[in-house]
Amino acid sequence: MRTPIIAGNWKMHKTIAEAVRFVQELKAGSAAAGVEQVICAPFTALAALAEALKGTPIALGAQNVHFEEQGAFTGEISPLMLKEIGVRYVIIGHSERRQYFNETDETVNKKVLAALKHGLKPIVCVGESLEQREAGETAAVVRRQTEAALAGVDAAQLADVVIAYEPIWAIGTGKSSTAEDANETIAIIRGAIAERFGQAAAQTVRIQYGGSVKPENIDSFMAQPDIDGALVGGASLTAESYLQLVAGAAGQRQS
Ligand SMILES: O=C(CO)COP(=O)(O)O
Repeated sequence: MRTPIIAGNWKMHKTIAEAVRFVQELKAGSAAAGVEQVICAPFTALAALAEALKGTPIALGAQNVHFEEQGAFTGEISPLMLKEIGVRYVIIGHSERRQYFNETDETVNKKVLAALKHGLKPIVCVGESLEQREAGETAAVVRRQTEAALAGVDAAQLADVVIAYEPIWAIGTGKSSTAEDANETIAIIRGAIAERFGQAAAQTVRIQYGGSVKPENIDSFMAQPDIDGALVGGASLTAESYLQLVAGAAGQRQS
C-alpha cells in the first residue's frame, strides 16, 4: 500500500519568525499514524525550520532547486545547498514556476535528475490549464509533462519520486476539481508511468492532488483509489488547518 503524503506548499509566505511560530503552534498535534508529512517553505526559512522541526514527524521541503551543483547562476540555489540544510523534498515544475519563471519540461527534467542524484525527493507538478481542459487536452498534457519530467530516471530512482497533479484552474481559485475527475486524470498519469516503468513500479508511485484542497474536502480526495495525498497551498498556512488536513488524510486511510 502507498503511504499517503500531505505536503504544504507555503509559496512566498512566512518570514523566519512566522515559520517558527507555525511549528510551535503544531505542538504535539502533528503525529498522525500512516501519513507522511512535508512542509515546503521559502528558502530563507529552511535553516530555522530544519531546527524547529526536529522531533516532529514533518519532513522539510523546498519549492525549487537549480540543476547545477554550483556556478555563475545568480539568485539560484543548488541541490547541495538544500541537502546541507536537511531538506528532504523539493517541489519541481510547479505551474507558477512554469508560468512566471520560464520553467519548461526540459528544465523540470534536469532538476528532477539533479535532485535524485543528490538524494532529494522531487515532488513533480503536472497539470493542465483551463484552456487545455476545455479543448479536451488534459490527458495529452499530463502525459507529456510526466514523460518529459521522468526522462532518464531509472527504476530504482522512481521510488523517490512523488507526482502532484495540479490542474492550473483549481489553484488558489477555490474551484477544486471533483475528486472523481482528479482520480481519473491521476490514473492517466499512473498509466503513463506504467508504460515506461511497468505496472508494478507504477503502482508504488505516490501521486497527490493539488488545487484548493481544504480540511472540508480532503476526505473526498483521499477516498479515491489513485489519489495518495495532497499538495496544499492556502490551507497549509495555519497550524490548525494543516493539522486538520493531516488528520483528515489519516482518518480516511485508517477506516
Ligand atoms: O498550488 C497549490 C499547491 O502547490 C495549490 O494551492 P491552493 O491549495 O492554495 O489552491
